Amino acid sequence: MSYIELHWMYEVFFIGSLDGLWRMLTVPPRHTARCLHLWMWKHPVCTLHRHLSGRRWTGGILGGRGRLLQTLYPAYLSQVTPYSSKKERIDMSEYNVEYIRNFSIIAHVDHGKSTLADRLLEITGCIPKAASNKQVLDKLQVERERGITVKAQTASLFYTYQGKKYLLNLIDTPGHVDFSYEVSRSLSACQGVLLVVDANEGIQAQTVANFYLAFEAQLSIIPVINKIDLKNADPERVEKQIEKMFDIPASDCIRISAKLGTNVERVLEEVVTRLPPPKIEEGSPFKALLFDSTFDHYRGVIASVALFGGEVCKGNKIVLAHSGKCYEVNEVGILTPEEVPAEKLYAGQVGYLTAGMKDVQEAQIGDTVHLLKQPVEPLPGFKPAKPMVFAGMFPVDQSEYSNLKGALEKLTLNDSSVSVSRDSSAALGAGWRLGFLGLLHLEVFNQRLEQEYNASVIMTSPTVPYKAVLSSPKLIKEYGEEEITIVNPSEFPDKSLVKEYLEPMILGTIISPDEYLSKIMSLCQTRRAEQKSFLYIDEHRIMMKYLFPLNEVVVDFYDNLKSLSSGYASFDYEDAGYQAADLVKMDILLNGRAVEELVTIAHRIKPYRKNVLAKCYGGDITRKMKLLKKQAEGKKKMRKIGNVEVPKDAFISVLKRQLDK
Ligand SMILES: Nc1nc2c(ncn2[C@@H]2O[C@H](COP(=O)(O)OP(=O)(O)OP(=O)(O)O)[C@@H](O)[C@H]2O)c(=O)[nH]1
Repeated sequence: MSYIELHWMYEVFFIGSLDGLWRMLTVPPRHTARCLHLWMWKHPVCTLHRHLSGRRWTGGILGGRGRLLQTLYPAYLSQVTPYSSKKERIDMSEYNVEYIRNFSIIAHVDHGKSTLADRLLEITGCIPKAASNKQVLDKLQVERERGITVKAQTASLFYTYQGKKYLLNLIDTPGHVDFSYEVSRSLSACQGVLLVVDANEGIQAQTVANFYLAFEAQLSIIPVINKIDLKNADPERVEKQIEKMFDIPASDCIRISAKLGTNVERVLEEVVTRLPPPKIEEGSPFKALLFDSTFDHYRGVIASVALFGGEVCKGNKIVLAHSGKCYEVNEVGILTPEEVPAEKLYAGQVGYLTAGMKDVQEAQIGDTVHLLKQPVEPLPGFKPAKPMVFAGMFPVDQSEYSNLKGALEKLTLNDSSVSVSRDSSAALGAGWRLGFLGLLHLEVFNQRLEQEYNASVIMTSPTVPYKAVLSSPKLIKEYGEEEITIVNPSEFPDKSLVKEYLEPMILGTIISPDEYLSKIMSLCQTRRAEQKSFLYIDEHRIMMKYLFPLNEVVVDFYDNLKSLSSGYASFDYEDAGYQAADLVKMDILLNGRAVEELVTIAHRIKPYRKNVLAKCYGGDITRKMKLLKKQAEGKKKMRKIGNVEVPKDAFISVLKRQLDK
């Protein structure tokens, strides 16, 4: 595929639902949308940006065919106007480094990051006031449905303070533990953070985790206490918690209501006055950190970059330090959050560049970009994304293999944290083994495949990456190393070949009101957890740290913790290496036949107590399958294994353990 630069752009106003439009453009054509769809593919829309009103999209269309499109499909397009025959480029030279602030908003899930980001965009005029109730930075459909941020987005805000024009680059971050990789990625491009804490809920597990990510990155931290409009808001209590836990004086906290806009203007003032400008290398040639990337079908990778030195513009030959590959820059610009092309980007600024990179794997997150023949000392890299949960993925029908392959390729183009390798099984045919950051990440990925690519898949049981230390020199020679990682339970080596098995561990942080203490402790005990610390963060709230086997928390620990604490306990975890464990391979029989796809690794001492699987062992599992079948709404496609029909979600549902209460 070649990557083209468009000289003719059209603004296209689509009428109707955005999802409808998205379907028209991405899934096989249906009834009335068919012609438009085919037209679009033949005369491709180069870029599509959702506008803030929610009903308007901008599409760049090849050549002068926009009006033809309007004549043909008036029902879909209200207006087609030439965008610009020569793209206007913004001049960024007036934003000297001392007037730039690069910052991020970090918080526990639902504490109001995206709402605050929207208010900041409104105040600075990036979006019309109350343009939409929906959050602007949460662009993916799955994000809107689940109310969580999955992919970090960047927005440049222009703000005048005491007569001086400032450029504030805001990087939105996801709050869920699975996506902490995205958080640390975003933070590397920043000098400061707004640490948002809900005035009612107070400090939660991810507030602590995010605080330490920012603290370790030596960023300036401004605590923002949000939702002060709530009836039960208790900002004083939260300020005391912040003082005790993070050693930040209560007087440094800003109390706001992001929803109502109360005191949000002050947040901008504090960003300007309390956060430092970016540190740049004076006199250095172009040197930038590549901190995020998305993929555009026609232009290739759109790389988000933070410039630590020099400048970059169209036509420059650049090199990615990690891969050593060379590219020619096609376009540079800033995100507002729409793309705005710029003449040049300068040291200290944050923006995007396109250079015909063909996939996100080429544009490694954390890589340093420099000019050809002007090498620089590479910036310290990022922690690479480490898959924590693996699962097999197979098409419901083998005839859908190549469609699914295409969909997977497109989706992983935008999500470099998913690892993909080919897999096959006797019952399910050819498929893939995918590695995810966590179970939510897996579910979100699955949902995106269905929603955005209309793909129907079977996921096998999620598993964590175990290790085995091999005993025989012959095997070690065969594998090329003594310690092997097992991401597919059916490849679990027999005990006779192994010196010892190792399982991945995590250090979990739980914050909860103390009334749930005993229930939480007994839940942790059933998960083979070892308590490491215990602390009262105020009169009624406790923070506990436990060492867990990852396998014990990865599937449903969080759900159980939430339900036994009526939603008040929060949880976050970090990698804690590997530990020796007595592991066995457990087969599941479906009508007397072992199903390779349901093989799991279990701890020998207490295999799956209180576990729906234990009860369903052998013939019983068909009962569970029938139950699931009944629950499945509509006519979901079934997969025949032996003589049993299995709903496509059954593999994942069957592994969702429930507490026997
Ligand atoms: N009452 C009140 N509600 C708020 C305020 N700010 C945010 N909310 C609500 O809190 C919920 C979560 O807000 P979000 O902005 O989506 O939270 P978030 O931190 O971005 O969540 P993630 O994207 O999942 O990390 C939404 O229902 C908001 O409307 C506030 O100041 N007051």
